[in-house]
Amino acid sequence: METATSKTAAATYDPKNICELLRRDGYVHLRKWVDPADVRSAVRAINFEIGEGISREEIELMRVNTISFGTDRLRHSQPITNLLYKTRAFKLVQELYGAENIFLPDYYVQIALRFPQDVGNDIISYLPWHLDNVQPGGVKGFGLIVGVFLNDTLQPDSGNFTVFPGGHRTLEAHFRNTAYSMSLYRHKYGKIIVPNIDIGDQHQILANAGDIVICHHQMPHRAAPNISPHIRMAVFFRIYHKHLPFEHPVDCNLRGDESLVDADVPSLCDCSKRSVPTDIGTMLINPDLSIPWIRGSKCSGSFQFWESTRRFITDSINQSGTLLDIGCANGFLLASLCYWLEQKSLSVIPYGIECDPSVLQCRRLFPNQYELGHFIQIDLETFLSAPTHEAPAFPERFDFIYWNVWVENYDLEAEIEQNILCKLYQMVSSKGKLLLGLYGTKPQNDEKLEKIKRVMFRRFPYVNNSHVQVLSSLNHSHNLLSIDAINQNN
Ligand SMILES: O=C(O)CCC(=O)C(=O)O
Ligand SMILES: [Fe+2]
Repeated sequence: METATSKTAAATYDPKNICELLRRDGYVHLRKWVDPADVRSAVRAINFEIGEGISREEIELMRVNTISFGTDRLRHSQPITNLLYKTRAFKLVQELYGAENIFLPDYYVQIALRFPQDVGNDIISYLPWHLDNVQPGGVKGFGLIVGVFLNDTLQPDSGNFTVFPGGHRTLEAHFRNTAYSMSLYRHKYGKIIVPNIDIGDQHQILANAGDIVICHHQMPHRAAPNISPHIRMAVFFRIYHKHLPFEHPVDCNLRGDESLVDADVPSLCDCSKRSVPTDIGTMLINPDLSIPWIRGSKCSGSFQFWESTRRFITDSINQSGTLLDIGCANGFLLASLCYWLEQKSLSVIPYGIECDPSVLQCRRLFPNQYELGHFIQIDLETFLSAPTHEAPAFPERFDFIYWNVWVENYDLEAEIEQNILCKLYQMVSSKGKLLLGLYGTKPQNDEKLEKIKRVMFRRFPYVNNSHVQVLSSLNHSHNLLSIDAINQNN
């Protein structure tokens, strides 16, 4: 039966308001949203299973690693799952995500028991805050935590679920800085490394049994110590989004413009409409959406800068075919090129290699090709030492190979670096092109251009000036050296 309070709450907390609160505070406290009879059933089911036996190790794991209590049977039993499905929380989440987008893996239910400290031990020692689902390589793609509280925790330090209001925004600002965008991680089986920054004051949720708290996943949180007489009982449901496979190191965000915002940096929930998978066209006309991707592509400029320094690459591509990007990062350059080329009625099949884990994000932009093995995390030297072994899904040759020849890394003085250049050239199919991006200062670019030409002319005597073209970006700050493959393989 609904109480007057819950009716008021229902009226106030429509999805739009919830979104606003999630955006502003990072969490929303929904009072008495669970039917008391359902709370009682859940508590009874949990207490029954406690009575069946609980080992010291299990208690220790719950204390230290916050693992779930209970068997799979209990976690997926009706008394527990009713706490989500029978409440308005589930309808709300469906409205926020779009019902068709919800994905609930087996482990989406966590029964979280926080046991009291021993009598006489009133030491208050707070755990560090954390974010959930930080895995090797990044944050896994889930969007919301729905916490259902089964007993009153009306005093602080009763094992209360604890949030840091607005802390999700502080973290967002921090992770948006490219220098820190990869700074949140967990070592394999190890500790979560979180940034050492001030995320504001804690707020211990003072909950009645039957209250629900919905949290943006980027909300820093923890459990408070428990010096109350009771076991703090809660059930947390983690709601995933279908379009963000859970092994993917990005977050899930819902934006008013109907696009999922990506991010190698988690950002905010800004949802008033339902989300859809990332669409490159939408992103390319919306600087807000593209900036995190541009940052993830190792470019610190604006959206306009990105376009004025990258789009000119398409001037050198005059036919449809395969395109390999060396150092493809999150795939945004490839996606931009594909999109711009499509406007010239050319279609490109993208491939990429990248030495850091940002390559995992290519999955967002190219889900099908990613599954087919077109994107590989590997360094250039290892790749070239055995391409067919390292990248079995790659063709032997590509119509276009694009390589941003970093000024700092490749000065092409050493034989080994010259060999890399030559091997790449030999991987270009006849009538194709090797495209070398030069993104240094003008003198640096000019010097590099000459060096590349010297190496190429010496190693491939049939290559001469007529096969080499130099293009400049719109703002003249960047160059592209395009070298024709001139049937070298015939
Ligand atoms: O039990 C709580 O209040 C918080 C638990 C938690 O943060 C977790 O298990 O990830
Ligand atoms: Fe947590």
